[in-house]
Amino acid sequence: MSAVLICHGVSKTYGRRTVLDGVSLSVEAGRVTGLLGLNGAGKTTLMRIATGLVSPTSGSVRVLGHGLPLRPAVLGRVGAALDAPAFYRWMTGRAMLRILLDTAGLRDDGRLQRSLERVGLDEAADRRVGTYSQGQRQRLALAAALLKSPDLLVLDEPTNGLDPSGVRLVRSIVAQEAARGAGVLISSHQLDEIARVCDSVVMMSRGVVSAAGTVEELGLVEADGPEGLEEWFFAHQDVADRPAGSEGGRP
Ligand SMILES: Nc1ncnc2c1ncn2[C@@H]1O[C@H](COP(=O)(O)OP(=O)(O)OP(=O)(O)O)[C@@H](O)[C@H]1O
Repeated sequence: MSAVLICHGVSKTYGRRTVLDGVSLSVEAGRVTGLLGLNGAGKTTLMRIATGLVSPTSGSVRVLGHGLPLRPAVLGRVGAALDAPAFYRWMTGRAMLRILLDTAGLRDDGRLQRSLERVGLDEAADRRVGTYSQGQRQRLALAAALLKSPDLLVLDEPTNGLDPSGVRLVRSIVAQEAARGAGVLISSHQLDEIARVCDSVVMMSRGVVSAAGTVEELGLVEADGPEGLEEWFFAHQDVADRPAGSEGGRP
């Protein structure tokens, strides 16, 4: 197995505030790694660092074997849909993707239409993005991330705002991308989705990794139903983040 992303001892401070403190993780080609944690745990910050959008304060990051800052050739192999994707509201979805394709220096060999179809946006593609629902914007962000057939795919809460068919779609796209050989890093608050789609999980708590391993090693496969998953989640959180009365222990 080869790692498409390796973070080692990554820290990030904003002013006096440490939001990541020595985070290490790796994402292997052909595997799906889930990033879990409460609001503010540092998941998005780590994903921004892993995609070259934000510099770490310290630590090392290797993306597809390359260090930061990521050169355009490396960025061309990274697909990302991070939180609150920004699109020009007056442009159509199709025009928006065309610009992203041109900027990445890629030829449209049919991949634009394929990406639209994969996310179920082909009918809405020629409407202005400003008329899209939240779920349609989320689907457009996913199409943009898939456009480059990336070797590293980073998805920050991709099921936010999606209806059940969209949630199912994301699950199957993630599985298809991993089967194609891409390494996928995905964050979500939907524990059942993570349990179903991920090979391994990194749990973050207040900027540090509180647990990491395969879904089998972490006992996620045995956690059953919403209550079982919730219990599992809090058992792997930092002690201070556990709700009162929780008896879960650190693995
Ligand atoms: N540009 C910034 N300046 C200052 N603080 C920031 C900045 N970006 C993020 N933070 C802080 O870093 C911490 C981690 O935020 P981050 O968005 O990475 O968390 P998260 O785990 O993705 O949360 P959520 O589940 O709510 O999306 C938060 O306390 C946030 O306020």
